[in-house]
Amino acid sequence: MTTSERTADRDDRTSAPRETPTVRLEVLDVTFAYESEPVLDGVTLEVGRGEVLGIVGPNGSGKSTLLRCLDRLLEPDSGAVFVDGDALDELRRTEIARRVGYVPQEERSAFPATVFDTILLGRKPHVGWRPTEEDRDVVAEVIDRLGLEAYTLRPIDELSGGQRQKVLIGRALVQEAPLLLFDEPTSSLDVRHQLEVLELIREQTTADRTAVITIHDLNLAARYCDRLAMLHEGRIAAAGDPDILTPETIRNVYGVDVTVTTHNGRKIVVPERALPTDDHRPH
Ligand SMILES: Nc1ncnc2c1ncn2[C@@H]1O[C@H](COP(=O)(O)OP(=O)(O)OP(=O)(O)O)[C@@H](O)[C@H]1O
Repeated sequence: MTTSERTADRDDRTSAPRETPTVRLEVLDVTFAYESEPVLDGVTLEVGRGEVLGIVGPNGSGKSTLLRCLDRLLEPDSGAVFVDGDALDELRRTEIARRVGYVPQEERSAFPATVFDTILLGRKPHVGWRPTEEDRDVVAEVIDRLGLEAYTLRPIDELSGGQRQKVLIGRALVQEAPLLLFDEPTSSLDVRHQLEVLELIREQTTADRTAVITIHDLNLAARYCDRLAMLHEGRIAAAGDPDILTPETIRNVYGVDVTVTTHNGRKIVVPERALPTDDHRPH
């Protein structure tokens, strides 16, 4: 089906009684440029309820930019993003905040709040003029789950990079949005905390929650994501289950020779050598 046929099909569907969609997130032919620099070029993908989608791809391929388009922090130049069948550009900011939680890689504030208050901010879409006991309990539970109890009342600028990253993850979790977007959630974490955070993301991705993460480690991506989308120069080079991680695809996209094996039913990608730039002719 072409894009225009799909859009027409969607228009037909909007007039019919709404069923609970199994597709949580649909990205349709999204294009984006920073001023004159084109970054995303016709990105189309779908993520179901209860799925974790991993967006992989080389530095600068557009992963973070795509994620920001999914939370409407950036407005695509063309194309559309639908969450549970509703176009994001037709939703108010408060409604988007109820549906989509976004975890940036890093965030600096001129007036750093404590860990508790920063995470409590994630309850904003649910809170009236003042947080309730229940809001505070939800926050305390997430702090516990992230192992941050000892830092509850510390200003976040006194934490390590990895601890701050966990706080931002906590803030998105208490938001209880059905779609969670994580921009490199493991980038500042040691191997133990990488596994803990990815386990937590998996655990939080229940039948009624969907997660999209950007991630560089292909082995962790294969292990924790149901599906992968590989970006290359702003286009989807491959998408599907972790079987898309083939030596050929990785060579074309990253310019690296790898061996791909399986261990306990899991894909293992072993980098062998970076190809000289002249040998690497991306498609
Ligand atoms: N605010 C910005 N203004 C102008 N150009 C930007 C901006 N942010 C990113 N870019 C450019 O857009 C391109 C894609 O960047 P993006 O951060 O989306 O890539 P990425 O795949 O997430 O990279 P990385 O893996 O290094 O985090 C890059 O060429 C980058 O220089």
